[in-house]
Amino acid sequence: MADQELKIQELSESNAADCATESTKWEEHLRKMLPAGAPVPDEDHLDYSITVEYQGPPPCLPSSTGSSIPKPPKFTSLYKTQKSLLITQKNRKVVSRIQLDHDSFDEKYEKLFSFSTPSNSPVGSCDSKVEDEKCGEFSVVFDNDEVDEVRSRGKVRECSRCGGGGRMIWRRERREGCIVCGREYCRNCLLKAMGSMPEGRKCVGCIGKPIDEANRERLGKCSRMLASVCNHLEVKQIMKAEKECLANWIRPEQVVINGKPLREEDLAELLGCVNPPCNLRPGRYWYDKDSGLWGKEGEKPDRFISANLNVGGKLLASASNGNTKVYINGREITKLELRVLKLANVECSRDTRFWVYEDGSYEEEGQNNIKGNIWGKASSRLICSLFSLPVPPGNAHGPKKDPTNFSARPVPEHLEQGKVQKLLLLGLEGSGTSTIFKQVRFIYGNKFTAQELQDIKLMIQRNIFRFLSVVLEGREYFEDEAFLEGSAHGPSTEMSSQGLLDGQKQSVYSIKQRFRSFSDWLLDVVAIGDLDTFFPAAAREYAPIANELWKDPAIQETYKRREELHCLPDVAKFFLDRAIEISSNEYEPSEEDILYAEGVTPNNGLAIFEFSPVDHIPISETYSDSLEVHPPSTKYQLIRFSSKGWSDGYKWLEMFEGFRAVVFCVSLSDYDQVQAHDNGSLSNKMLASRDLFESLVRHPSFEDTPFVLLLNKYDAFEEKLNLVPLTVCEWFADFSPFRPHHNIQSLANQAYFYIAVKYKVLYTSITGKKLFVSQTRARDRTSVDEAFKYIREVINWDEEARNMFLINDNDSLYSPERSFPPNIRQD
Ligand SMILES: Nc1nc2c(ncn2[C@@H]2O[C@H](COP(=O)(O)OP(=O)(O)OP(=O)(O)O)[C@@H](O)[C@H]2O)c(=O)[nH]1
Ligand SMILES: [Ca+2]
Repeated sequence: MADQELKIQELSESNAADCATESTKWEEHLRKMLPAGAPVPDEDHLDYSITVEYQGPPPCLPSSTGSSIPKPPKFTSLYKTQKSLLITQKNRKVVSRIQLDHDSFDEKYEKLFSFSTPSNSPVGSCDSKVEDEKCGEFSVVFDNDEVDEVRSRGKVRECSRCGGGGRMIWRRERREGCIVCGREYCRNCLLKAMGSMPEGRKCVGCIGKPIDEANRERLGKCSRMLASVCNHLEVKQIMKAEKECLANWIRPEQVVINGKPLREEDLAELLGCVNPPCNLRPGRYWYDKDSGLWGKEGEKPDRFISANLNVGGKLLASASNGNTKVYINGREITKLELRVLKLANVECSRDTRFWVYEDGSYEEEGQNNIKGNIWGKASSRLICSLFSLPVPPGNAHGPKKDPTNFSARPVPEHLEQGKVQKLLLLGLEGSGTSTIFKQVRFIYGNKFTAQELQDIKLMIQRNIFRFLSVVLEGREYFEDEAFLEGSAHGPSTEMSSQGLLDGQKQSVYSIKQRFRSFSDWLLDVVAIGDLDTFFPAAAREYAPIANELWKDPAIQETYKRREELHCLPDVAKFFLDRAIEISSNEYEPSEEDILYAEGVTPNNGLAIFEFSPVDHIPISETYSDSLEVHPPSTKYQLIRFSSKGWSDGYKWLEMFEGFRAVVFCVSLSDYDQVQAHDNGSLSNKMLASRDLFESLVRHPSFEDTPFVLLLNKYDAFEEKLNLVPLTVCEWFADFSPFRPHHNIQSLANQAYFYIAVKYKVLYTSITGKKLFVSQTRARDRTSVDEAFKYIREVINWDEEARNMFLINDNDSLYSPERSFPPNIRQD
């Protein structure tokens, strides 16, 4: 893995103007360098690395600190980790680090170096010094208003007790900080400075004092440093104390509800209720007592909490900053809520004022007539959860807890665990997302409802006609071909001498007149894109003729040449062979039929399935002994969009929030497939998949969402590689397998890894992060089961990494000691 190298001439240090132009040059160089050579992920400990060979300090650095800085040694490398930019020497010793606030790192980094070419990128300047060889850190300052913020972070972190500073930043000891005053201690001093930590990580002198709010996220989250000085039980106890002790609790006046700060007893009522706002942070909130809806001031509803709590002021119409002229309990609702109400078929014209009760029943104000229950329908619950709107918890009338019972205060864990992890399943048409979706339903023990079975049955019956139409079209073509041949070679054996009808010739591909008109009609219907309007509605009516037609020798003759019928999916055989059985009224699709049926229900584009892995009884013996370690109630929601929805761009993506992972599905066997576009042009499907993948990765909605790539149809891929070299796809032109003819399995394996790496490099070049890859054979249950275990592992890991990230050194994320899920999963 060769790093990208770039020579940049020595840069002048003279004045600010010079500096600015030089830095633009430097930016340009970087920019040029990036797209061409995707930065290579450094597996050891870094997410991302760029090597820039140049002499002198980074161009933006010297000017603001004046010319007094000694000229630093030759810098050779820049490493981007999640939150700092490391400048290293040839020997990889870290010489300098640009320390940044991790939350905004990417944005700032991009601003600084213009990776994504923002129009007016502010150029960084430097506010601290670059010392000698073992130099410390310096901050990069962007705009004046950010100066203070950045300055306050990114200081050299020395131990507040022994004063030991990190000289070799790369190797430097981690520090643990006090959650009150922020003083940091090294490993040797930590216990001396903090004692037994009865209130968590506080210096002895800070015990009893309220925490610095900036540290609230850290509460109860252990760092590696702490874990290395205390044993497991101690850590547990300290973390529990830190989370639960009174001194660390939020103070009542820090919480403002409907404009009114809370009093001690209000806070007790709020936190002691059956369904409190979990993870309550200081801030301003609105609360609708009647329905229990709760949100941040000026924002859409965030959750339901217990209703009828006597806390805070009066709910204002403007509480959530809505502008829809539709009101719920006096609050003007937001656009998103209005959309959900409409989707749930609640009539709401302008100036409608609803009264919504705790149980979800609603009426129009002043009418005294309950119109229904907003949350009653499963569909509206689903819609809400898709739009990240809250739905009321199942039992709103549980026993009321004693409000003074403070032990109930720490965030109810069941709520935390009950959080739904949303997985978005996407892929190019034909990649297998439907099959995977259905397989997941089977794996996680989901029964299809009678309605769904009915829908699937109809879908299969409709598909019969679609497949039939493909065969009929082929038949016409073969028939014409036979006639042409016939006229060229004179009467042939294929021509039947007695079958002449109205002077027409016949071939083995010719069908009866009666079938002919049906065939013409069906092909017309398909041609104008009306199949869905006629079928399945007309399926029963046309089933008899379809049956007969299928048995017809001409059709059977055509079907023998199915390899030439490109639009005929391989499942067509599976269904067409049983056309008679399937077209019957009594037909009930088997599990296999459901799996093989193209499409899912509902077929309007969006399908959602919720599952909790613990319900899942392992299907193969191999896993029965390794019991799942996930918290029992982790819920997942698999959301699949039909590729047909792509045509209107990705507008709809913006409506969704909070996906935990994007699962992108690619059909490995697409490498030699072409697809036709509306304008008649053809393109390779693998390339089309890649382009779709790329546009999703670049989509702002998924900026922080990990991607898992499922390389599907491994079975078909293995077979195909025997016949068609991978290199027919231009993206894979440089694939050169090692001893390719020795063993077909190893060839497929090599090709799989090769493709996985192609995608990984692409992904990393865009995001600087790692792509997780797994292979599947969607028709095979075990393979999908494995893949979803892997996906859950990736999510758990990502979650863990985020937690670590919040509290600790950036290094910890990339430390080689961490156990990553393997990057490319294999069976
Ligand atoms: N051989 C093989 N075929 C597969 C595999 N996965 C899916 N298929 C088939 O590929 C075809 C397309 O799969 P679908 O599940 O319909 O995928 P999709 O096109 O993404 O989903 P829709 O947009 O709903 O059609 C179907 O005929 C599947 O049975 C696989 O792993 N191996
Ligand atoms: Ca399909």
